[in-house]
Amino acid sequence: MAYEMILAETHGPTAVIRLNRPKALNALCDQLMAELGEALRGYDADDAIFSIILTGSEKAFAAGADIKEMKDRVFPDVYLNDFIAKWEVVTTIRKPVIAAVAGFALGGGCELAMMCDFILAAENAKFGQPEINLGVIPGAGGTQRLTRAVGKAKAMELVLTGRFMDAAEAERAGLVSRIVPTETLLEEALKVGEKLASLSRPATAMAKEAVNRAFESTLAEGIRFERRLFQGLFATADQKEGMSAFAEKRPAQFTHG
Ligand SMILES: CC(C)=CC(=O)SCCNC(=O)CCNC(=O)[C@H](O)C(C)(C)COP(=O)(O)OP(=O)(O)OC[C@H]1O[C@@H](n2cnc3c(N)ncnc32)[C@H](O)[C@@H]1OP(=O)(O)O
Repeated sequence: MAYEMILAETHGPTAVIRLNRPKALNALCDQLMAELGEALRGYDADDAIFSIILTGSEKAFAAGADIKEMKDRVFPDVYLNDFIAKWEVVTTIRKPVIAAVAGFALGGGCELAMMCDFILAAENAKFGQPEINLGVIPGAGGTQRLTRAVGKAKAMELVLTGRFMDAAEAERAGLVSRIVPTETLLEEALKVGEKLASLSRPATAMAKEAVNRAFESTLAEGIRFERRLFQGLFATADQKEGMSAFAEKRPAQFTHG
């Protein structure tokens, strides 16, 4: 499939989707988001792929929704067409999706990164929700996901003032899983992809589902859900293989069944 605004390629078991509108700092226009959704769904359905890396350029992961494209839109249009709702496709992907963020991740760019399963940040990454400067508020989950990630005080300050935070602050606040040198960002993300490809697919999918459930349930419900998935894994060949391999002091060979 040929795309105009993203580059999609595979590195062994890992798919890499690169946002590719460099002149507009990867501003997220409708076409780019449609292409991204199609690529994500395609890789999710591809048995050869274990995980997906979403990245941008060294200057920008994405500087937000395309302001020039949306500036003249009117309420009946954005409301009736449920503007932005389609972006949630990212959260429907069952394989791990890693955001590898260098440069600006602002507004919808920050929100897109937060829809991924975790964020690896380059040293030069900058995160922010500057929509307030445009006379609007975040509309792709920023007020909700940022608040859950970094807590009310910091989320409120960033959303109300539009201040950017650098990678170090984002790591301290819990928004990113870790910081890596800017020039090795993709290499580090691909190492994570290799690790994920060596693991049991059912266990990986259930681990993702269980962690995500923590954001949508009470503690008691979440723990019950986790326990049921954990128990269910004893029906898989991979559980037998993983535990036997440990006991026999050899690497596990998972068959994903
Ligand atoms: C999802 C929802 C609901 C909302 C949103 O996401 S609203 C958008 C939130 N994002 C922003 O407000 C950030 C806007 N961009 C900037 O503030 C700056 O571009 C910057 C701080 C990220 C970088 O500044 P710098 O001086 O280095 O670069 P620029 O000359 O400003 O930009 C280069 C080039 O890219 C175009 N650009 C940048 N961001 C966007 C955007 N979000 N939408 C459309 N176009 C964007 C910018 O206009 C310029 O293009 P031209 O040279 O052709 O004007």
